Amino acid sequence: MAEDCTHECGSCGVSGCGDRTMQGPLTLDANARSNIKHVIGIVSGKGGVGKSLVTSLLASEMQKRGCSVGILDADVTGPSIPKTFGINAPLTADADGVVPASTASGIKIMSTNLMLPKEDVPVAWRGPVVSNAIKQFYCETNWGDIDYLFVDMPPGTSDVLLTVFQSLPVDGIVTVSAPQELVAMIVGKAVNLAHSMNVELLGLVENMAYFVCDDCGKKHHIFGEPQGAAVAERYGIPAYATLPIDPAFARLCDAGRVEDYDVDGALNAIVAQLEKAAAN
Ligand SMILES: Nc1ncnc2c1ncn2[C@@H]1O[C@H](COP(=O)(O)OP(=O)(O)OP(=O)(O)O)[C@@H](O)[C@H]1O
Repeated sequence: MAEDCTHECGSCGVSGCGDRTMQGPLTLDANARSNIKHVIGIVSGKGGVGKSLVTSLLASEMQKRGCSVGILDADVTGPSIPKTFGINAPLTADADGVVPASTASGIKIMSTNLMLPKEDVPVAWRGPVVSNAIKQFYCETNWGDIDYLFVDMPPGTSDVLLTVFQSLPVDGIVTVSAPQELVAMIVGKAVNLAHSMNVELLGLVENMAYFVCDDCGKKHHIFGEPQGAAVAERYGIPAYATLPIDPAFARLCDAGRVEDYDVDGALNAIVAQLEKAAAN
């Protein structure tokens, strides 16, 4: 321990200190067979705003553009990714590691739900167990060659989110919001957390921004005027996209066919940032 120790272990450079209480950032290595080029976190400050939907849509969009894509479902206690892609076969493993599930279009998926005897078995695990599960999903899965690994984060700014930022080599994050001021304020918390962890902000998706009436074709702002553009500007987020309230989302997610949804260019601004991050 240094003589002038302030007990700020997170920022202290003294190595081998026996009194260290907090581990500094220590990025984990992926499975020896994995070649993961970019890790992208999808975060929301609040639950139920459509984070998993946006993860699924972005993954599908990049896959359709010819990239090889994986999804690590880090929402360990509330996993929904396998269901939206219609996957329920249990995981297998071989000498090279855990074999991720594969969707109809070839997106590789790793999720707690693929390890449960039945999908309605609750996952009531404490934080450290959840954190370790996420680390194992990353390290022990044989992901193969992956251009983009999307990490569907748990909602909020919990210790699990910190674990992901500290242990996985996250290149950037996309935040998801719904159009209420409260949610926008909570986006700020997620964004500031990312800043403090030196993770790049790639974009903001404002989900459920409007509803297009089948009869009159007019856009209605059911949850109030969209605020994402202003929020993106306030927090220096370089890309902003909106998604409508569309019953087709729920229908396709329930049928396990989220890949069939055509976002019709709605996520282009975010995709451009992903491609830019890959080019750097
Ligand atoms: N734009 C939308 N239009 C219609 N339904 C939507 C839309 N976005 C999300 N949903 C539906 O709302 C539900 C919650 O979405 P989702 O699971 O993506 O949210 P989440 O933010 O990941 O939730 P959690 O915080 O619990 O992980 C799902 O049934 C989804 O199909």
